[in-house]
This record gives sequence, C-alpha cells and structure tokens, in this order.
Amino acid sequence: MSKITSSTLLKYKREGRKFTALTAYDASFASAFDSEGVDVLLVGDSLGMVLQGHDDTLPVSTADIAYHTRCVRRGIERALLIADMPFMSYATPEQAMVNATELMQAGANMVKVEGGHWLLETVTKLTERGIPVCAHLGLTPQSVHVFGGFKVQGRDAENAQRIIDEAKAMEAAGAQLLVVECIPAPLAAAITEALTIPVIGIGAGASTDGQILVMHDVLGISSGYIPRFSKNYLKQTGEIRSAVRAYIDEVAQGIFPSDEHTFN
Ligand SMILES: Nc1nc(=O)c2c([nH]1)NC[C@@H]1CN(c3ccc(C(=O)N[C@@H](CCC(=O)O)C(=O)O)cc3)CN21
Ligand SMILES: CC(C)C(=O)C(=O)O
Ligand SMILES: [Mg+2]
Repeated sequence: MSKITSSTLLKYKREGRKFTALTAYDASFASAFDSEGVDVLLVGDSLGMVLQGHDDTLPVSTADIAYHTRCVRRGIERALLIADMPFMSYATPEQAMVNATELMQAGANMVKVEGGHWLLETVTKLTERGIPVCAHLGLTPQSVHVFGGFKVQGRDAENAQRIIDEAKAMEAAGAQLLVVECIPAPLAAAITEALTIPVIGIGAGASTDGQILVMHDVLGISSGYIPRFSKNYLKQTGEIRSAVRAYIDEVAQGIFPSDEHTFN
C-alpha cells in the first residue's frame, strides 16, 4: 500500500476525486482511521478543546502537539500526517523554524499554520528548508478573540476578496495544501478553482477538493462547541469503523457536506 503524499493529493484534485481527512490524537484511532482509508490525519490544536477541555485552542503547546504526533505516527501506514503549529509558535520565521522542526522530527509529514499575508515569509522559509506547509484561512481558531467568537468569515465582498488573495499568495509562497474553515460555500468554490494545490474544507461547502472534521464530532462525543457544519456518523452506524467508512463514502460521493452543513 503506497503512502499518501502531497503529490497523491494533487493527483486526486486533477482527477476530481474527493479525499477525506480527520483529526487524530493517538495511535489506536489513527490506525483505525488509516486502515479504513482516511487519506489525511491531522494532529489538530483542537486537542486543546476536545482532549484538554479548554474553551479555545490557545493553551496548546508545541510539546503537546509533538507528543500526540509521536503517538499518531505509530498508528499510520498510509495516510499523510499533518501537525498543527500552536498559537504563537510561529509568530516569527525563526520561531516557526525551531518549532516546525520539532513537529517534523516527531513524525509529521507537513505542518499547518493559520494566517494570511503576515505569514508568507514564514511559509517560504519553511518550504525552502524542507518543511512542507499547509496554510489555513477563513475561521482561524487561534484568532477567536480577535474575531469575537467562532464566526463565519468572508461574508462581505471585501473580506472574501482578501481571503482569495491570501490563498493565491500562500500557493505562490510554496504552501502545498490549504485548509479553509467556516466560509461561505461560493467563496470556497472560487478558491478551490483558482488554486492548483488541493483545498480542504471544514464548514466550507462541497466544492473543495477534500473535507476535514474533528474526530470527536464524527463520533458524537464532543461537548461544548459542536459546530453546525459537523456530522455525527456514529449515530447512524453504531460502530466506529463503520462511521468512518460512512464519512469517507459520503465525501467521495458528494453527499457530505449537504446544505444543512454549509454556509451560503
Ligand atoms: N469539536 C470541535 N470541532 C471543531 O470543528 C473545532 C473544535 N472542536 N475546536 C477547534 C475549532 C473551533 N471550531 C469551531 C467551533 C465552533 C463553531 C461554531 O459554533 N460555529 C457556528 C457559526 C456561527 C456563525 O454563523 O457565524 C455554527 O453554527 O457552526 C465553528 C468552528 C472548529 N474547530
Ligand atoms: C479543524 C481542523 C482544521 C483544525 O485545525 C484542528 O483540528 O485543530
Ligand atoms: Mg487547528
């Protein structure tokens, strides 16, 4: 079984084959998701909320992400493994290089960073030095206190255009993947079409190249924030592996996300 790389995902995009991503934080879930065929696993800083019980992702450290990345790495045979860089761990290019190195050496294949124009130099420097980067635009949860809540982004024309410009600039700077979170579906569709690199959506409609969800939402065990765009697949299947297969199948067939999981 050949490993998924950024080239594989680029090929999927060209072929119009939708791919699936899930968060994972330990070896057992990672192995189950990987063996059922999830293409991308993310050690998300969402672990600050779903594992640690915080109200946001800001308390998460690079050491936390590195620990869970080492755990998830041991459960993977096929999937691409992305590690989130936590809040303030990439505030300068120098900090980014030190902390991204820690995550790559913990077993990540790629690191993910939240932000737009201010982050371009960092994306270029990481990529030049051999660290693949996934960019993250739209609702970037590390900025929740700037946004004033977990709110849909890019609703007005000016902000929508800024996000499109930032997406193109991220690709030009060397980003190999892009996550767009909580933006109107037409905006996500425009970004997906404008970029060569694959775009993964969460709360961004059905037109992106791939979909990602937080595993606790898919398995119906989140408390507190349960985003409207997520779907509990355990409820309809009753078994974890079947739930994951249902998620993969619905993404592949374009059934998920439907209108009820989409902002317009
Ligand atoms: N369990 C879980 N699932 C996630 O998807 C997730 C996390 N945790 N933690 C980190 C971030 C935070 N995220 C969130 C959390 C809440 C909303 C939310 O409540 N959104 C409103 C939209 C409000 C509006 O219309 O502007 C919603 O109804 O979904 C969205 C993203 C996404 N990520
Ligand atoms: C929701 C995804 C994209 C994420 O960044 C996380 O889980 O931290
Ligand atoms: Mg994250």
